[in-house]
Amino acid sequence: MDNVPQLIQERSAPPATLVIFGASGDLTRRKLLPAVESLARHNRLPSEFALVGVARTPMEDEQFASSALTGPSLSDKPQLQGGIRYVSGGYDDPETYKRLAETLDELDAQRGTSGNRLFYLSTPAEAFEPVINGLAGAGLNRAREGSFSRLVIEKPYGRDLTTARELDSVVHGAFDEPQVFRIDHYLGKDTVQNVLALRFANSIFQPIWDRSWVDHVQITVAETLGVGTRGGFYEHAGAMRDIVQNHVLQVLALALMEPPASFGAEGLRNEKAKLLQAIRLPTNRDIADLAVRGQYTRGGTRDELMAGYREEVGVDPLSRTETYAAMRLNVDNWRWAGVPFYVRTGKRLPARVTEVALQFQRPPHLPIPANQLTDLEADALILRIQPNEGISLRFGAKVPGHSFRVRTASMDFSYEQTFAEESPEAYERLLLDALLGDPTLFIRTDEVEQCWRIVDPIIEHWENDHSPIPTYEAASWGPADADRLIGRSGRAWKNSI
Ligand SMILES: NC(=O)C1=CN([C@@H]2O[C@H](COP(=O)(O)OP(=O)(O)OC[C@H]3O[C@@H](n4cnc5c(N)ncnc54)[C@H](OP(=O)(O)O)[C@@H]3O)[C@@H](O)[C@H]2O)C=CC1
Ligand SMILES: O=C1O[C@H](COP(=O)(O)O)[C@@H](O)[C@H](O)[C@H]1O
Repeated sequence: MDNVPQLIQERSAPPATLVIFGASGDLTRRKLLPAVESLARHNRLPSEFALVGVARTPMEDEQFASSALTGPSLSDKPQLQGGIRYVSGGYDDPETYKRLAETLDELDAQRGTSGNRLFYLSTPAEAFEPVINGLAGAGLNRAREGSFSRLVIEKPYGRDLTTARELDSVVHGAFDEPQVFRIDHYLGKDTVQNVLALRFANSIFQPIWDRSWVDHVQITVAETLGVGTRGGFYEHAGAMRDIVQNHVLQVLALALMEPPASFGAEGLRNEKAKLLQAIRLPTNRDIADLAVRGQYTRGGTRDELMAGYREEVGVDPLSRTETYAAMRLNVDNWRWAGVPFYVRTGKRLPARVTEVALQFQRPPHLPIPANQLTDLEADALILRIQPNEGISLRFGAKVPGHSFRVRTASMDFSYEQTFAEESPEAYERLLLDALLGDPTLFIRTDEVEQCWRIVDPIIEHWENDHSPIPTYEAASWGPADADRLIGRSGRAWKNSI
């Protein structure tokens, strides 16, 4: 199996200790601990495995082990019994790292974790630098001969291109690039990986996947949730930094890139980086026509009235942070020249839906009278990332009867109905990949930079624009400006509920 890329192999993880910084936080409780629990339940953890949580909040080992939002205490799992520790301390206090190093040595001796360490930074970005420096100060950035020391860093990676580069120089001051795993959990979703399967494991789609056939593409990441308890974080991020810079552009890159020669980490990431480089930047003159933002106000139904963004906990009552962003992008390469790509994301929209929709050109000539085609939409291929994971092909079909009426019909593939196998949670997949040292589904530094290059001018334009921020009612499909953005070319958003 030497030449088979790691991405497509069934693998088992080597002995290791997973160390989570920010272990008292939201992501740890909601995603990381449940992912560890599920890996244990599916026997995907090595028998020699240990878990250490680090944060300032005082906690006992057992309290940490039982802090996952779903499921029983992790220490109920036979593979994890006696292998869970919690170290409390400040992120910039050398004592924290001394105690951490002692705990890790102890676990190596007791559980045979072989000196392999995966450090997961699940803190707000302010703590990344002190943690990296703390690890380096205690020598934990360097593994013993034959072992590994790896760093997983949560998103967003920097606030813009400059700070992403600054963070990279902090990271590279302590860790070499092959030790670094920049996470974007969308890449861990089976349905996002299925974009690769659909495009490159079949021959029927490739010939129509270009400017000759595709009229335009829409990528939607719509959430029904508001900012919940994360208002403080979101105020400094906004939709563009939180979702577009990472999830949306990663999905777009996979959907539009050239076929890689293999699914090896470098082959795949080279193609994504090339695609991102080909995205044209808006100029100051056209930026207002190409990018739209919005903020949700109070809305919903009488039964479920939802607060406006400015009323959420941790949010400035005069906040100008966008909770919705939409853009029209162009990709300047041979395959996509002239095809518009419309992307959008928002919180408090009417449906939770993430999808990529390729809309095809209308036939050059229709030998059917227009009055028989009133219910015929353009052909489309819709990749549903979540929920109702699957793919739909939308096309025109003759309505049974004596006339020749043609209306839109669709062929649907559903993951749930087709496969008996269970999809792993994205974080489960990515934790395992990082333990295995497979960087394929993690973001390389040049991709991060390209993504900031694309969104920075728009964020800067918005920050310098002091006119009132456009609004949309909670549970509506975003600000009116977004309809104008796409409507200018005679097209319309595909709003699925
Ligand atoms: N939550 C989510 O759904 C997602 C989160 N992320 C990213 O994951 C990381 C963690 O997110 P999340 O768990 O929501 O974050 P939290 O705000 O819950 O913070 C995690 C922990 O970090 C510590 N902490 C909080 N603020 C600071 C600070 N200013 N300086 C140092 N430590 C601090 C706290 O622990 P203590 O006080 O005990 O030290 C806290 O429990 C972030 O980088 C976020 O952007 C990415 C995708 C989704
Ligand atoms: O990274 C983030 O993603 C979630 C959405 O993730 P999903 O897997 O539920 O689609 C988003 O709610 C959050 O604001 C953002 O930080």
